[in-house]
Amino acid sequence: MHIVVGTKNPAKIAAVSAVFENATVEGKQTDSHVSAQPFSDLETMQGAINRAIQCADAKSGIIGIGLEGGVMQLDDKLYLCNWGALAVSDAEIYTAGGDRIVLPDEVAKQLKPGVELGDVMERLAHKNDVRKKEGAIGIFTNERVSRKDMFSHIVSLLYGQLEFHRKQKAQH
Ligand SMILES: O=P(O)(O)OP(=O)(O)OP(=O)(O)OC[C@H]1O[C@@H](n2cnc3c(O)ncnc32)[C@H](O)[C@@H]1O
Ligand SMILES: [Mg+2]
Repeated sequence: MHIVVGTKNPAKIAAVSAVFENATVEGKQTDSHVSAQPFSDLETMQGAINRAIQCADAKSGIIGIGLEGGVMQLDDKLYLCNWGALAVSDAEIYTAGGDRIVLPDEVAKQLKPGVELGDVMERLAHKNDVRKKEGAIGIFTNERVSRKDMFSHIVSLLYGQLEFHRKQKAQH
């Protein structure tokens, strides 16, 4: 199996390698075609789909995966949200949503168009490259759940759906 992940972010690539253990996994720069900091479930999911399709498009037989982080409003709070998409072609796409946790008000109020959560997190945690390591989710969960763990779960949800679909097809 040949998997292409639409990113150069090592946390996302490691999340895919952890699930597709015996596959070739490579990271490729893609354009999410949504804002750098998506602000809804829909926009975050669309970013993941756009990345996955660009990866699958490259060559037939390739499985494309897109993983996208964003934030979404629920009631009067802002939550982290995460989405993934797996594309076999632009006609066969699986999607899955991941963990959500509430963002502290002091972080939420700094997020406006043009400001990325990753940058706010670096200032707050006095650390570099938070987005490539534990992520915001790692910091706010005392590192019980890292960004890689969280995206791995999404990748399992995606792969499982593909397997289910292939089994169904083989039976008919
Ligand atoms: O190179 P790419 O693949 O774009 O990697 P990225 O780290 O920018 O990842 P996203 O575009 O998917 O993330 C959107 C924003 O959310 C930030 N972010 C950081 N940690 C996050 C987390 O745990 N969950 C969701 N978003 C997070 C991230 O830094 C970006 O500002
Ligand atoms: Mg990004």
